[in-house]
Amino acid sequence: MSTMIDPATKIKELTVPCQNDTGKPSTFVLTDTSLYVNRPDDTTWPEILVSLRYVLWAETKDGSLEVCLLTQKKPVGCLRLVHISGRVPPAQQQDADAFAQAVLEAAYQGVKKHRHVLILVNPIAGPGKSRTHLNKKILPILTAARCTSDVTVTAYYKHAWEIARDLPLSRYDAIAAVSGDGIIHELMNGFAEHKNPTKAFQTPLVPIPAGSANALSLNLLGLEEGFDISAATLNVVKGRPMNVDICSVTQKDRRAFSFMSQAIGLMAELDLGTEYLRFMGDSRFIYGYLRGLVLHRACPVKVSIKVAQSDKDQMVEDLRAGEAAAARHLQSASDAPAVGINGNGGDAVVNGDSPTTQADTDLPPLKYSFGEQSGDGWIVFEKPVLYLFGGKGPLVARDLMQFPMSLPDDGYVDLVIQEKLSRKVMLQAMDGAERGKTYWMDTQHYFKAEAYRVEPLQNTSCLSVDGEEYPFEPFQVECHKGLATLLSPYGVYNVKFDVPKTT
Ligand SMILES: Nc1ncnc2c1ncn2[C@@H]1O[C@H](COP(=O)(O)OP(=O)(O)OP(=O)(O)O)[C@@H](O)[C@H]1O
Repeated sequence: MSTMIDPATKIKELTVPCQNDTGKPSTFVLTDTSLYVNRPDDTTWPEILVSLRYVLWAETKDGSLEVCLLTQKKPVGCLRLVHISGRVPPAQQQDADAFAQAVLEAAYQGVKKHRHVLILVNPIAGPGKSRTHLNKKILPILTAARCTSDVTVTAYYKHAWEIARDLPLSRYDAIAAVSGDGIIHELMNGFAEHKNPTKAFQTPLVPIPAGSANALSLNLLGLEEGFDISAATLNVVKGRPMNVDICSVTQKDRRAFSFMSQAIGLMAELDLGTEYLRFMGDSRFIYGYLRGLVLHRACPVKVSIKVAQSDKDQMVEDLRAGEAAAARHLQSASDAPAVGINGNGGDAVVNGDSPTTQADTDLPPLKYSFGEQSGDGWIVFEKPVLYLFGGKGPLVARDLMQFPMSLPDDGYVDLVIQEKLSRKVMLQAMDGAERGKTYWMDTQHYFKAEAYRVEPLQNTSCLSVDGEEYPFEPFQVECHKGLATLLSPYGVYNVKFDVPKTT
């Protein structure tokens, strides 16, 4: 056996002779966490060792053993789909059947097989490669994993919104969006208008990163895999439902939902002001930041905040505790059999368009009606700011970990208020921003908030909600604990904050 495997972890092994008599035999080893394949005669993939998470399928059919998996050619690089198949001699048929069965069960521990997925493809997202990704990577992986899908190419602005609003709830195990974060924003807001909004929000959403920032994908999969179409498709196949908070954003009598961010000042301008540079991918945000540095504008606002926590050291402690709790939860979920809430072997299917109850039809009521906020637990911040940024999920782009303390369902929106800085400090702040280094800056005020209200004092900026433009006028944000559902491989954001405090 290969030195790559610890013999103590071995569960099953299968060695089958090569089809031509001169070749060497192939060896397959299942361990408690991985699959090892050794096929010395294969010139492209002679030796593969992958975690069971990357195994898409294993079966014997018509006298052949077939294994499909994702792996990398180099330690750092995109995942690639590999089909392995070979004939099994009749005398070994039973062993091969048992081996394939054991691999399949281990690979889908606690996860339902054969998911049925709705794929929405935004043809104009980011650099415009969504259709290519669909045909070259996404559909082949779903087919290899024996998943089925319906595909809709979005044809106009808010098409995804309408699809979510009218979605038959029993039809799909998940909705995958081959897009940027804009389509996820539309889906969430469509769910809010569904006749069963609370149930609609239980439909798991999965981003497949074809936009510019792809922040949600980065947060779910991490910096290494967050831009990898294959890794995101694997999340469609095997991710586990993870509840996430979303926020109501109210302006006068309009109520919208935000799953990711609300920004005014520099951070809104660098996003909305560079839409015409979509072809640049996420480099447009760096350009936008540098342009903001040259303009050097403040954004005068009054901010009222219902603060849950503002002590930075305490927030780091709470983050660690939250991550540990999520890891324990994930472990118990993978030990459990894949029985869904219907008891039908579906891990994610919601209960369909069954008769609704009062709780299903109602969105969570707003605790704070639109207007001046003061009193118990509310504080006021009234200084010119460079930007204000509220949100869920640590990374807002590959180069900026704006909310390092964010947890998926702690019930709080993280709110950052950045005081105006000199141009020199603005430039210095870029160093380490992707690791969340700005968190420790004294001029960066960080709150865990139940709610907040912003009143612009001059009409000089813009408001971005999940990267979409909203009217630049007073708005209120209120967080709803665990209302929406995403698929996640880890049960927590896969982004680590490891910047020590500097005194
Ligand atoms: N066929 C279409 N024609 C015009 N607009 C569309 C079409 N399909 C979707 N859209 C709109 O495209 C907008 C941008 O979507 P998306 O977020 O997927 O891409 P992006 O903005 O390039 O990525 P990111 O949000 O990561 O920056 C959405 O507002 C959506 O309504």
